[in-house]
Amino acid sequence: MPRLEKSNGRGTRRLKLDWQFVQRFCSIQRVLFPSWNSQSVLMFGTLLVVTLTEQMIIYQVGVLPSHFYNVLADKDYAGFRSLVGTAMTLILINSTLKSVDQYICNRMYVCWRTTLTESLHSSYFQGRVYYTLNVLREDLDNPDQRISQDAERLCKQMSSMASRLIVSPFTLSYYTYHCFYSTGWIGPVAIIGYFVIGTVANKILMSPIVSTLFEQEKLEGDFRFKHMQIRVNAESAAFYRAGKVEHTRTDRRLQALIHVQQRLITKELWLYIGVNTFDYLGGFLSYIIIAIPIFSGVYDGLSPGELSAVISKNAFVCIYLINGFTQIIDLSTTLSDVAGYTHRVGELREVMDDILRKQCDYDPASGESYDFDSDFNIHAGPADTAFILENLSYKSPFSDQLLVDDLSLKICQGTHLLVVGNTGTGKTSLLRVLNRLWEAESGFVHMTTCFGPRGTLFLPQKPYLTDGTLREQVIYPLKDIYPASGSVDDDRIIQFLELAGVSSLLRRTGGLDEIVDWSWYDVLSPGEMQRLSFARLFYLQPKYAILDEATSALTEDAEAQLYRTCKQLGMTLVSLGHRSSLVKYHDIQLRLCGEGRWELTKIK
Ligand SMILES: Nc1ncnc2c1ncn2[C@@H]1O[C@H](COP(=O)(O)OP(=O)(O)OP(=O)(O)O)[C@@H](O)[C@H]1O
Repeated sequence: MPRLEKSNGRGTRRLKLDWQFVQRFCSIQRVLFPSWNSQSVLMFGTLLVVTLTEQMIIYQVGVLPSHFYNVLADKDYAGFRSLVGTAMTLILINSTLKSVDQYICNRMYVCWRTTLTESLHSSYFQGRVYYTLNVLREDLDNPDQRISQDAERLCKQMSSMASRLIVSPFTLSYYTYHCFYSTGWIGPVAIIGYFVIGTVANKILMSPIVSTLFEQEKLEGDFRFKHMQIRVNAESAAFYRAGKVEHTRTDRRLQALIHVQQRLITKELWLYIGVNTFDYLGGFLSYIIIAIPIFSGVYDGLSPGELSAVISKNAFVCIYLINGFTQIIDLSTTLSDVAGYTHRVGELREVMDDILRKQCDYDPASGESYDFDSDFNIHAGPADTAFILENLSYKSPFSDQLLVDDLSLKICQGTHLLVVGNTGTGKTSLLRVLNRLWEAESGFVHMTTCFGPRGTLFLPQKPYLTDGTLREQVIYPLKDIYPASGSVDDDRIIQFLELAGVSSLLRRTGGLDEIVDWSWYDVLSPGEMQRLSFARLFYLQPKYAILDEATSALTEDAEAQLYRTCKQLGMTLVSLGHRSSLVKYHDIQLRLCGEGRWELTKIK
């Protein structure tokens, strides 16, 4: 079964629209806009041009009523006809530009999502970050949800804000100038003052929303995780007839999520009240501003027709300027979402960077990292040795009790080692330390071969089956897929499937490269999974094979045949297991006795 890691119920910190948000936001922007000639920058530039042109057309459309007042007051029929023609053309251009603006925003969203998710993936799959993050780090909930959902929502919300934000400095300056020209200093000062009050009020209302949204996304992740757990373990749960208990537990997670969602909605109510009040007050404010020059006698010399045209034009300028500011205030709800998602994605990036820094699993100079078939961090040593353990002590994470104390051992070619011991004495943990998944408490592990066909291959206790064709199962974790047919590799794969006793899979899948629409975990028995893992081992033919209870679901006869084949293929074996039948395939035995004690004996 694929390992389903625990979802942690950690408390939510107070996350706000603060300096930390600004830092995280800027660091994400550096990912989205990596260089001046990147796709995002080009799209952003195009969006700016489109929205500016749109604004120019909107201005022309906005002053049309004032022209209409003029021609209607003068009963100018020819002027009226030409004005109708101009209006139709402007409206057509405007709607086309609006659609193009939306189109670019959508394209930008897809581009940002790709860039951000790929950047998160490259950290997540760097070295063993995905393991540490999911198994050993307690301080970060649901990394899967942050990568697949939160990053997507962040990009969606940012793209929905983009076109309004990008153009606002231009429209606001332009209409402020016009407003000043029409109404004197009183207009712009009143509108800017009104905007400052609106922003401060909304900032106060937004802060509690950010931390609640963060919490809601965490609970969304927990809820989805529960469903995933049932999906992956449906058969085991069904054997227990565990429908009722799973129902209660899943409902409990839903209730926790709904509770926070309701809190979020209540907090948003206050923000909506604030936003709507400022919207309506804005509409009202424009008439006050227009009234000032009228009542102070600035337009006393104008005829009623001219005065209507002036009022119409001034009203448009003031309303548009106020509208520009209220649109920014309207973005408060989107901005609070952006802040919540920024904190979730930003925190994930920081934790991954921290893991990478501490583990030093990557050499930026050579590009080498902790990976399959990589020579990264391999110590020089005798050619016939895979591991040298010197005074090694280790314990499990979150525990003070040593599992093994002061162990010195060499794993050499041709000397097959069996590791035995009671449950929980640290057999698999020894492999975790050898594989560098866990740090040693003290002492050293020198690895003198790499992971992969040229060195060591681990078969974990729970067989790992990837998604994909039968060929991809066998060659895993090699990346390259050989040509679909006529490959010389086919015969080798078929031969190894036969040797592992799973040639029947060829018939079931219909061929090595047939795409299967089932989950391998659902259709293979545990024994078949173990046999398929051996087919993989035979195919990769490493010098050293480390087998963690790799034959526990098989008969002793099958075990004998698989061990014989491994030895015929020249592999040195390190086995972990409880079965006494394993002893005869090994030369030395390491017994872990618990509380740090161990014994190393020769097998006669
Ligand atoms: N990710 C983890 N976090 C904390 N403790 C862990 C973790 N993985 C294992 N442990 C603990 O470390 C101890 C040793 O585990 P290990 O898997 O090495 O046992 P084992 O000897 O292989 O047992 P078995 O024979 O059942 O496979 C156990 O007490 C286990 O609960």
